Amino acid sequence: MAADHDKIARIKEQLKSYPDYPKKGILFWDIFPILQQPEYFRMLKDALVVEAKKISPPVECVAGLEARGFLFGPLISLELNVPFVPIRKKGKLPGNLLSVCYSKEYGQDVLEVQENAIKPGKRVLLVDDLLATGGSLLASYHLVKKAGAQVAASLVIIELEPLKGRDTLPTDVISLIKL
Ligand SMILES: O=P(O)(O)OC[C@H]1O[C@H](OP(=O)(O)OP(=O)(O)O)[C@H](O)[C@@H]1O
Ligand SMILES: Nc1ncnc2[nH]cnc12
Repeated sequence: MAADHDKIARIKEQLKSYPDYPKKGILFWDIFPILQQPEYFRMLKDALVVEAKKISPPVECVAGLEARGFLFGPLISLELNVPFVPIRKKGKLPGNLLSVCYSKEYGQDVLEVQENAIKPGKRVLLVDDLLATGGSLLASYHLVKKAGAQVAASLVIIELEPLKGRDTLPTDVISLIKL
C-alpha cells in the first residue's frame, strides 16, 4: 500500500503547471512530462489498470474522452480485454451519432459518440486525464445513458478538488492525484 502511495507521489512530482493557460486565471496541469519518461508512463498506466480492475461488477467497456483520455483509455481497455470507444468533440466522428452540449473549466463544447459503439446494458468506465468542473465527464455520462448503457465509474489521473467536479457527477469517481 505504502509503495503505491509512493509511486503516485513520484508521478505527481513529474506534473508541470502553467499559470494563465489557456486563459487568464486558469492554472493548467500538463501530464505530458510523465509520458516523456517511460518509467513514469508505465507506473501511471499500471496504477490506472489496478484501479480499473478493482471495480465490481467488472467493467465491460472503456470510453475515453478526447483528447487526453485517448492516451490511457485504450491501454486500460486492452488490459481489461474489453472494447474501447472514443468520445469525441463535435464534427470528428462519422456515421450516426449521439451528442451532448456541455460547459467545462474554460469554455463550452459538444461531445459525441457513435450510435452503436456502446452496447445497451454494458458497464462503461469513463476515462480522462483530469476532472475540473466535471462538465466533460457529466456530458459523457449522459452519452452513455443515451446509448442505453450504465457508467461503472469515472477514472481520472488528476482531480482539481476545489472545483468540486466530483459533486456534480452521478457516478463513482476514482482519482489518483488530488490537487
Ligand atoms: O472537468 P472539466 O471542467 O470538464 O474539464 C476537464 C476536461 O478539460 C480538459 O480537456 P479539454 O476539453 O481542454 O480538451 P483537450 O483534451 O482536447 O485539450 C481535460 O482533458 C478534461 O477533458
Ligand atoms: N486546469 C486544468 N489543467 C489541465 N487540464 C484542464 N482541463 C480543465 N481544466 C484543466
